[in-house]
Amino acid sequence: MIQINDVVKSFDGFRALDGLTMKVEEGSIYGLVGPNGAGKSTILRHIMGIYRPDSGSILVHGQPVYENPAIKAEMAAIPDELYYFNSASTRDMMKFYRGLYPQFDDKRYDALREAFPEVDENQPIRRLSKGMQKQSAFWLALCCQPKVLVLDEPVDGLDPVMRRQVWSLLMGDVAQRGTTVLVSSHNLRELEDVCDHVGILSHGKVLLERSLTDLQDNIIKLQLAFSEPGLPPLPESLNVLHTSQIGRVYTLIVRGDPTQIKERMAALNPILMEMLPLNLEEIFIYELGGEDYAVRDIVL
Ligand SMILES: Nc1ncnc2c1ncn2[C@@H]1O[C@H](COP(=O)(O)OP(=O)(O)OP(=O)(O)O)[C@@H](O)[C@H]1O
Repeated sequence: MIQINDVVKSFDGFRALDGLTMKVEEGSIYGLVGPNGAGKSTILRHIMGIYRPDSGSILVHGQPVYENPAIKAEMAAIPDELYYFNSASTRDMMKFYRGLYPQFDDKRYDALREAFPEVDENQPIRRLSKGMQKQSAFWLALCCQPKVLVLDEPVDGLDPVMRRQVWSLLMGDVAQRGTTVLVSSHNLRELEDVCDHVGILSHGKVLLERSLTDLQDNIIKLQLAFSEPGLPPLPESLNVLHTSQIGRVYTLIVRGDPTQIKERMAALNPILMEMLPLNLEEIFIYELGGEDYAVRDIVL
């Protein structure tokens, strides 16, 4: 588990992290989403033990991560700027990581060659294309068999086929080994299908942290039409987040238990009542609705 409490980090007087608190449960895939400059890479670098916070704590499996080699040996990362020795090939880096990670799996390295057929393991990594470099990084990280995997914008630069491939390998690890995955992205859509928890980061703070099941079970979109024009008075107990109208048809986003909401709306005798699925993007827009920060930046 990763537990981050009230972390503050300033660079030259600028607060990049401003009291950031979040919790990543063991064996979950946690998506950290936020606009450019929100602080995603900065918090991930703290979690990897590269930065020391000005204040607050960062605990991985209950222990502070900074200058803690035992905890770091259980963690692997794919940072936004990939790390490899100047002229090292994927194979050279494999030997390096094998020395660093006691649980490094040689058999897996051989098996994953098939998953990344385009990567020439003997080529210096710096001569590979950006996408190939990412593939090489995934190949190596998966062989380290970490308990915690930290990924900063991991699929940036990968083509759609390779994105699917990489997510499927990651989800396999989560299912089989209980790996905890923390992944950042500025694109909510990218994470929608893979994460079970999502945190929204803005201006160095986590604004909202939810499990996807909680989110999806607690908010619904209904399309309604009534025999009389207009919308009848709605029960006050309904927590309506948004209403829109096209002709006689109203679309309502309502927070609460879906079954109860439908029962209450049905009591108003609509001539049409249909429940529509909400995607993650919509849920976050309505959850964050009252706030005026760059919600669009977060979800577009
Ligand atoms: N080493 C540093 N020195 C000075 N300022 C920094 C440093 N690292 C980050 N910052 C500042 O902290 C803020 C957060 O940066 P960070 O890279 O964490 O954002 P991000 O959410 O990862 O953004 P992006 O999506 O653009 O990668 C930015 O305003 C950035 O300029």
